[in-house]
Amino acid sequence: MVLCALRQQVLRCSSHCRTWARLPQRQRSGCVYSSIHGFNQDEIKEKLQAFHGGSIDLLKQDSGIAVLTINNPSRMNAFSGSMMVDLEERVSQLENWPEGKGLIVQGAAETFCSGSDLNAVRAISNQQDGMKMCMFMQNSLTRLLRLPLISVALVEGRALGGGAELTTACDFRLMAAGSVIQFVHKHMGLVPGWGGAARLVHLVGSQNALKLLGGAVKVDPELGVNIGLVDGVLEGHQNAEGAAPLLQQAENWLSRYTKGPAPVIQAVKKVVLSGRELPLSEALRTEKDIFGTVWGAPANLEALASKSKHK
Ligand SMILES: CC[C@@H](C(=O)O)C(=O)SCCNC(=O)CCNC(=O)[C@H](O)C(C)(C)COP(=O)(O)OP(=O)(O)OC[C@H]1O[C@@H](n2cnc3c(N)ncnc32)[C@H](O)[C@@H]1OP(=O)(O)O
Repeated sequence: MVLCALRQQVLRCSSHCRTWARLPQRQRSGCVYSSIHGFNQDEIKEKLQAFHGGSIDLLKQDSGIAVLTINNPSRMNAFSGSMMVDLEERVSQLENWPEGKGLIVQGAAETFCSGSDLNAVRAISNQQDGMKMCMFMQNSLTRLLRLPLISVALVEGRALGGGAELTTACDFRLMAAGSVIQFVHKHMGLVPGWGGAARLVHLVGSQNALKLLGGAVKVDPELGVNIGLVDGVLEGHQNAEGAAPLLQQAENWLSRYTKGPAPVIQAVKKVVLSGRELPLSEALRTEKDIFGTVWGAPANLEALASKSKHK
C-alpha cells in the first residue's frame, strides 16, 4: 500500500496538482505517517506553534529555481516549533508549483542550521511529544526530498543535529570552504529522528554512517566529498573578494541540471526518485508511466522538429 501510494506520488503531474492540493494532508501519499499510525497532524501543529521565533522563507524565482531560507539567526537558525510548521507549509507550496525545476535550501546570515531549538526541545522533552514532533518532521522532510524538483542544500557555517539531517533531505549538498556538517545527536544522548540516519545510510553506506553518527564526526568539505556526502565545494564566504556570492555559485551549479522545460526536469527527478525508493519492477512500471508524460509532449516534438544533434 505504501509503495502504491509512493508510485502515485511520483506519478502525479502538473495537471493533477489542483486535485492533489484539495486532499487533506494525511491523504497525501508523500507522507510516511498518517492517522493509521496514530498521527494527528493538527494536534502536533498546534503544540509546535506555541514555540515561536524565526521563519522559513520561500522565494520562487522565474528561473524555476526556488530558494528556501532557514531564518532564525539569533539562534544560529535553530528550528523553533513555528518554523517546523512553516516548513511543512512551504513544502506544500513547492508541491504545487508546476513551473518549478530546482530548489536551494540555505540558512540565513552565513550559517546553515543548528538543529532543533533547544528551548522547544526542553519544553517537549516527554516521550509522547517527542514522537509526534519526530513524525511531523519525518513527514515534512520526506515530502521535501520527494518534491519533483532537483534540490541542493547550500551549507555555509554549521549544519548541526537536525540541521545535518535537513541536508540529507536534499538531492545534493554543496559546502562552502570552512563549513561543517555534524550529526551531534550522540552528544545530546539521541539518535537522528527526522529520517537523517536512514537517508545517511543511503548516501554514504552503513560503514560511513556508523562512523559519522557513532563518532559525532565533524564533516568538513574534504571529508564530505571523500565519503560521497558532498557534491561540490564552493569558494569562500558570501563577501569574500573575487568569489561570487555563495547563493549565486549554488544557482550556477544547480542550473546545469535544471536547464530545459519544467515538465522534462520534473520527469527526470521522478524517474530517479522511483529508482531510488521503489523495488525494481515497481520502479520500471513507474518509469514507463513517467515516460508516457513526456513522449510526444511539446518539448519532445520541438526537439524532433529541430533535428537536434548531440555533438
Ligand atoms: C531532536 C534533537 C536534534 C534533532 O533535531 O535531530 C537536535 O537538533 S538537538 C540540537 C542540536 N544542536 C545543538 O545542540 C547546538 C548547540 N549550540 C552550539 O553548539 C553553539 O551554539 C553553536 C551552534 C556551535 C554556535 O556557537 P557560537 O558560534 O559560539 O555561538 P553561540 O553559542 O553564542 O550561539 C549564538 C546563540 O544561538 C543560540 N543557539 C545556538 N544553537 C541553538 C539551538 N539549537 N537551540 C537554541 N538556541 C541555540 C545560543 O544559545 C546563543 O544564544 P544566546 O546565548 O542567547 O546568545
